Amino acid sequence: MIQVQNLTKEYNSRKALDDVSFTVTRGEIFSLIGANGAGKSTTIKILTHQVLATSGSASVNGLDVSSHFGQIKPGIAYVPENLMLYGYLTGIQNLDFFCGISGLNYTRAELENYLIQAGLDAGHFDKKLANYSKGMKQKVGIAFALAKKATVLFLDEPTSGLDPKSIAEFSVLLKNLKASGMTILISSHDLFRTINDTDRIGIMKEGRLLETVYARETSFAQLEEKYMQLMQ
Ligand SMILES: Nc1ncnc2c1ncn2[C@@H]1O[C@H](COP(=O)(O)OP(=O)(O)OP(=O)(O)O)[C@@H](O)[C@H]1O
Repeated sequence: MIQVQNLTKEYNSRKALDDVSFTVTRGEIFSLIGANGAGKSTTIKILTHQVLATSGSASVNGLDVSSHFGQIKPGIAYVPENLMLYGYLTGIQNLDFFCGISGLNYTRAELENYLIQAGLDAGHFDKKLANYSKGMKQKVGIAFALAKKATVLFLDEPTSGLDPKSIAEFSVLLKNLKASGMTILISSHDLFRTINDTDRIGIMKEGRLLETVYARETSFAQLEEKYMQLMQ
């Protein structure tokens, strides 16, 4: 589903990514963790064709990102940390707008259904985005991923700045997305949520992927200890 092979990204001859390789299998949730500047967002930006790699390859759904992004794009969704939505439009209008520019026309009932699946309370559908919390905006982004019928979802720091209730709701949402068969790549600083919500975890430092662990084989304490050791 997602394959990254010897990926390197240089900015002014400084390596933001250094020979990173990993695979995320179909239906798997894979999280990248690591200190600020480790290269997590750069990896996601290369996979979503916002940034070009210096060398190496990245593919999604079996297609090379640099040469076939047009074919990849309809099947993927990217939800950044701060989702750019229109504050003067309501939640449902934003979803309708973004579906429209992707060539998707849904009835109000269908749009509502996607928002409900993403966990947004019906009472907020017709409120302006300017009044939404970060977690509510994220739900609109995920509703768009569902409306696109995306098979691969990229989430950049989805739990940062969310309150505990929103984080708990996000965990339930992730489980539902996984149950629907979605493949998900997450960038995160939240070790606790990462160990509980994801299948596999890649620990990055200074552009390199140092280690990959299966969440089911690791406790939170073991992950934290390993993380601390690797970050020294
Ligand atoms: N447009 C850019 N120009 C120059 N350097 C950049 C650019 N974007 C990222 N970098 C550098 O690349 C490195 C990796 O950054 P990246 O944002 O991928 O890290 P990250 O692990 O996502 O960090 P954070 O947890 O802070 O989001 C950092 O040293 C960063 O300063």
